[in-house]
Amino acid sequence: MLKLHPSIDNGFPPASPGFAGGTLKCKCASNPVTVRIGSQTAHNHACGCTKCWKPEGAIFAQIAVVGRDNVNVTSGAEKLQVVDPSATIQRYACRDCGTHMYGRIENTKHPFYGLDFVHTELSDETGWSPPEFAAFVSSIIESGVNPDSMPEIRARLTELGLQPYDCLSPPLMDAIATHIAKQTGALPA
Ligand SMILES: N[C@@H](CCC(=O)N[C@@H](CS)C(=O)NCC(=O)O)C(=O)O
Ligand SMILES: [Zn+2]
Ligand SMILES: [Zn+2]
Repeated sequence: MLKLHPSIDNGFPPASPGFAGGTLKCKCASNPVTVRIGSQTAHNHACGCTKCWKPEGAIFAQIAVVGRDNVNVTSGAEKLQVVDPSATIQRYACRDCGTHMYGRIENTKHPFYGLDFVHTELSDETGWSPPEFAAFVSSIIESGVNPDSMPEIRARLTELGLQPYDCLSPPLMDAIATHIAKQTGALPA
């Protein structure tokens, strides 16, 4: 059976009503980094890009957003380092196990400023918002996936209810374009 991501391959439960967050933990057996997320997440999705952290053996990441005020490092902060300081999303990874604990946008003009990116499978709690679509699907080739496998992979994503896109989903792409048009003056602010 084709393996995409351990939290996706067997299907996924719906979000629990009233779910209000949980604690993400890195893969270190001792002194793990922990990050408390103080609310439900939104826009959870599979991401095939090379920059998003993937669990061992996965060809996709699973990633959601949450307001930055609801993200607090609760232990191991000294082990966190930014993977690529030049990237739009500053991904904070554990220097010992490599797990990305959260990604943050510091550019206040960015359409997604105020939202952090998190991998909710790093939490033991259940009830998180499930993935809704698959983004940057063609990008998995950049990680070494055989291009000939793409029809099968897109078919499997569709079967799981995750519409495959090669960028973000149309509503998110529209939100980005609207934000930019308001900044440039092409649309009224
Ligand atoms: N094809 C590229 C796509 C990278 C990309 O644009 N990733 C998206 C989805 S996470 C993004 O918003 N990146 C911003 C960033 O990494 O800072 C790759 O796979 O590396
Ligand atoms: Zn770690
Ligand atoms: Zn990504």
